[in-house]
Amino acid sequence: MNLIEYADGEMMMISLANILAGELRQTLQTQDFASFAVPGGTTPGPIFDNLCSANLDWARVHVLLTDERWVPESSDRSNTRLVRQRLLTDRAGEAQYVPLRNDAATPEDGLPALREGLAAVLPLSVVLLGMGADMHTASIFPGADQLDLALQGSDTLVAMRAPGAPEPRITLSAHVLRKAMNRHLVILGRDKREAVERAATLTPEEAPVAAILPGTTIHWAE
Ligand SMILES: O=C(O)[C@H](O)[C@@H](O)[C@H](O)[C@H](O)COP(=O)(O)O
Repeated sequence: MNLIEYADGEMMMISLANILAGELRQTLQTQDFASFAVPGGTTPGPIFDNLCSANLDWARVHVLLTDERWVPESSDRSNTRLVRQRLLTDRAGEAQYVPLRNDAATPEDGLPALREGLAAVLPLSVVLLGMGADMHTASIFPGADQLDLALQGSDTLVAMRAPGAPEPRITLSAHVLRKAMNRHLVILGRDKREAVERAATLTPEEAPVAAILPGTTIHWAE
């Protein structure tokens, strides 16, 4: 396992923001555009706060989520809301946002149009992922209705309903995540460290994060 251990959470958030900005800059040296996928949830906010002022050509960066909860942007469960408030501000306000949610009533209905927008920015240049203590990553949850499709299918986006997720979700598939040029997983706390170590010994069906661990740099602080 490729794991970087940091002295504390604050150091990790600053260092990781620098690493991500460096990878985006490097991508922009050889490509017209870079695509950058980020998680929602409670962990990444401070990374976004550090990253949004990074000196890079944000106008050539496509920002998207690794997964979205099917709730309106006015909900405090909305990952889009988090990204708009904490990442797409300051210099990063120039970036182009690729939504994983639209006005369709369900993620299943919304999928076809969203897949088209996503196709234009693949393969992903840089991906940052989060992980839950139940070893889900993005919204690829253990026990989810479309787990096989998300882990083994060639679809890029999958609609998901899972016992561990309070609302329907939409998620990038393992297929898309594995094709990313640079991939990072950020986790905070003892529980998640133990969970990721355990995941490395399990199958992706038991521990979905296991599907993307090879080639991923894990960033951890207590
Ligand atoms: O929308 C989401 O919930 C996420 O993208 C999800 O995969 C998240 O990264 C993990 O659940 C960790 O969440 P926390 O950072 O809140 O622990």
